[in-house]
Amino acid sequence: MEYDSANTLMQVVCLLLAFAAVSWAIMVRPMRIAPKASLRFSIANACVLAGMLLYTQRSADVSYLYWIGADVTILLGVSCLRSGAQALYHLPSSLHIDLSIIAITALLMSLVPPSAASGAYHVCLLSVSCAVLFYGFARDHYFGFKETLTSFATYWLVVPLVLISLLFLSRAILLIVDTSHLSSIATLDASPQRPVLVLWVYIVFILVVNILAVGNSINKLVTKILSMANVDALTGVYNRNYLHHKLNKVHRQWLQHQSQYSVLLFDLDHFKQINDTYGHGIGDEVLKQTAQRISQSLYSDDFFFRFGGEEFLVLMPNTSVDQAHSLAQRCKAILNDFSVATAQGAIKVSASFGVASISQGMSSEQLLSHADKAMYQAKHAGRDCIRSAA
Ligand SMILES: Nc1nc2c(ncn2[C@@H]2O[C@H](COP(=O)(O)OP(=O)(O)OP(=O)(O)O)[C@@H](O)[C@H]2O)c(=O)[nH]1
Repeated sequence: MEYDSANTLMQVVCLLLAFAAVSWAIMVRPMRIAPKASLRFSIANACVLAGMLLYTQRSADVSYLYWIGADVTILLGVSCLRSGAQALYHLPSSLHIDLSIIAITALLMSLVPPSAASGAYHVCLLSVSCAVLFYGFARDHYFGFKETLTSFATYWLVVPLVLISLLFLSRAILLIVDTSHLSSIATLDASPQRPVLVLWVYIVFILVVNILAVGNSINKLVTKILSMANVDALTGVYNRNYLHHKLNKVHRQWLQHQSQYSVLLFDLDHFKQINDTYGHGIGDEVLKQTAQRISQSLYSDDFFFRFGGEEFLVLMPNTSVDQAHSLAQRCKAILNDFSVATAQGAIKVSASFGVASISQGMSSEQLLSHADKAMYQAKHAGRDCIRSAA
């Protein structure tokens, strides 16, 4: 009975792994969802599947393939999982470290002829390596999640991976302390004692790891779509769509806490002439480099947007009229010292600046309109100057 249910569970484990490997392959193509990471997750599941199938062939005889071959294949699968997470979150690769861990494990395993008799030694080494690799996998997720999720969500999503790592470590310690546990806890040979509990734990591991990886890929995709919706494709700064979202938020803070905020609107002078003289491509380059230059010099609390064609806006939370005016002077000085390096030589740019600060009874739309009027006053005053809204 025990033997039958263990066999059925083993088939479930293999089916789950095969299903996961195929599903990730579909994510690579035709779906093209995080293709680099998905390919690695697919290979990871396929490797663990191959390792499991080798496991099932174990017997009392010495077999390097069914013991060390199986273990190394599974470890390669886990290192592919890590590599997938690193590709997903653009983290530095740890492949050479992981491969070194696997090579050392294989070397240590090969010191003792692998068979059921020396099973505790081999399973212990496998468990320690899995614990180290899963710890690394958890660490990768911690750094990946930290960028996009709250600390609460980050910790709770990383905890299951740390638990998997601790379970492998506990298994290794248990085997060192008492090798008699081997037959009941650690083996996956084809004997009637193949433990049902271990297979259930493997099923949970496979589900947890794959569900987490699917969640990560979708989260990454959503983050990418959101950032594309909020960022201007040419200059790489926030677009007008995001301005309205951010402006509403800052305005709510003003209403609740009376924390004054300001805006600085500027429009490049005689930009049409640049386009007419050098062509639209160079005009684009001027917009791009100017936006990048200003963006670099802003405080981290400020938000920078492309407001329209050659118009840009800085939203400054917790900023008074005077502080906003000094920022405008700084931006003007930066532009005056700056020239855009293009294929047709250096091009000088200047801009006309309009500053406005929020006051009692004013809506955010009125604030933008005040800044716009101030900017047009600067244009009429001869350009390359700053005007503040009354
Ligand atoms: N290359 C390029 N040009 C753009 C882009 N968006 C708007 N423009 C151009 O920017 C120019 C703006 O011209 P105007 O509104 O007449 O203003 P201006 O020449 O800068 O003159 P003033 O603002 O009065 O100093 C137009 O020629 C637009 O075609 C863009 O994304 N790329």
